[in-house]
Amino acid sequence: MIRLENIEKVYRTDTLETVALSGINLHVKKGEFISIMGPSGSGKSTLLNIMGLLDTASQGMISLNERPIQSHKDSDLAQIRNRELGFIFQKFHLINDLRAVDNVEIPLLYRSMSNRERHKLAEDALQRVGLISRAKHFPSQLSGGQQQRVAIARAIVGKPSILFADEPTGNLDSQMSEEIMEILKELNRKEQTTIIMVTHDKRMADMTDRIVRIFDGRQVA
Ligand SMILES: Nc1ncnc2c1ncn2[C@@H]1O[C@H](COP(=O)(O)OP(=O)(O)OP(=O)(O)O)[C@@H](O)[C@H]1O
Repeated sequence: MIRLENIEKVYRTDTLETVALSGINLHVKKGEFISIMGPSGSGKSTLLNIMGLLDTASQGMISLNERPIQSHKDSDLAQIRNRELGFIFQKFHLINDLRAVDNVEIPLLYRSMSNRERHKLAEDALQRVGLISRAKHFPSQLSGGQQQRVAIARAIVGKPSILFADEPTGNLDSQMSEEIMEILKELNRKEQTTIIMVTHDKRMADMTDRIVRIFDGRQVA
């Protein structure tokens, strides 16, 4: 499904060179739910961004569904991201002056479909995260956990094959965190969505199939 070979990422400025990742080899199979753990600054978000095609590696190979990604133009990468990948972030990143259902529709604006069809899919996605009753609420009228559920609905509305989650429970208390993990587990179990999650929280990581540990930009066994 997703394969990384010898990935290296170096951030360069005129005076400074930071090796954020080095020698990363990883194979994530379809339907796997993995977590990435490591101390602050160890390279977790950098790794997630490279796997999610939001950033490029300085060296190494990445392939998605057996297709090598290197040679793609930005516009092709944007299309792959929009069609095949979904993203959830710690800070939700909802648009405050749009209702929940309108936030969920956003990824579908790039696809040719009628407004009615788009709206129906957004409602289905809100239903799947148990939030259909809040479809017309604005983000400020929702709790943190509910906002994250809207963000999950937005991430899954386009039926991505891989979901990337960067500290999805980082802003939530433990009960809300567990609810979010339950939703992710169910998506993984029922819909075979592959999920790659960065977390600091060992309890959340223990709920996934496999933990990949990063230290100082390197994978540790
Ligand atoms: N745009 C950038 N320019 C220069 N250095 C960067 C940049 N982004 C990240 N880094 C450096 O790369 C390393 C890895 O950063 P990254 O954000 O991936 O770590 P992380 O494990 O996700 O950290 P945290 O848990 O604190 O979010 C850090 O040393 C960081 O300072």
